[in-house]
Amino acid sequence: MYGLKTESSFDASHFLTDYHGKCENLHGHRWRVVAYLEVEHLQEEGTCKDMVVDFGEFKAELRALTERLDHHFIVEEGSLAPDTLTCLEREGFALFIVPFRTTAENLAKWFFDALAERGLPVAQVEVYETPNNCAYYREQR
Ligand SMILES: Nc1nc2c(c(=O)[nH]1)N=C([C@H](O)[C@H](O)COP(=O)(O)OP(=O)(O)OP(=O)(O)O)CN2
Ligand SMILES: [Zn+2]
Repeated sequence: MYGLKTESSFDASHFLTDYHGKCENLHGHRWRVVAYLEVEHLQEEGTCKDMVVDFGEFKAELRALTERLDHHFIVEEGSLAPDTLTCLEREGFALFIVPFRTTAENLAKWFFDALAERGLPVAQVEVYETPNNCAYYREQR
């Protein structure tokens, strides 16, 4: 098995719905996303011969995803009244609406699926909310 690893970070705000504690309030993180690719065999020809994929492509794809979230308010769909969303947008706040509770676990899966959709052989994605706390998502092969 061969593998690559890269990482990218973004600053964003969120809150957890139905959470009974401080995380039910709006707060921010510098989220750190670490992604792993794995293949059985390296590419056999072309400019990517003997590579999993080009590091440049891998880091650019992950960076493009973290850029989509950077300095956004990540909002679980349905967790705020439509009027609230309208007001926030009118004030110029950048919202990123997702169809899931904004846990690190769900964000790890969101990054995993997005990298897989781009054709990368993603094996695992880790999302750190704090330097010590990380959730990860991987799929059985
Ligand atoms: N399994 C998960 N648990 C929690 C998640 C999560 O995504 N997955 N998220 C949160 C909150 O988002 C919260 O921001 C993190 O809370 P906490 O661990 O308390 O982080 P702090 O940096 O505030 O830690 P302190 O030690 O209190 O400074 C909660 N749980
Ligand atoms: Zn949080």
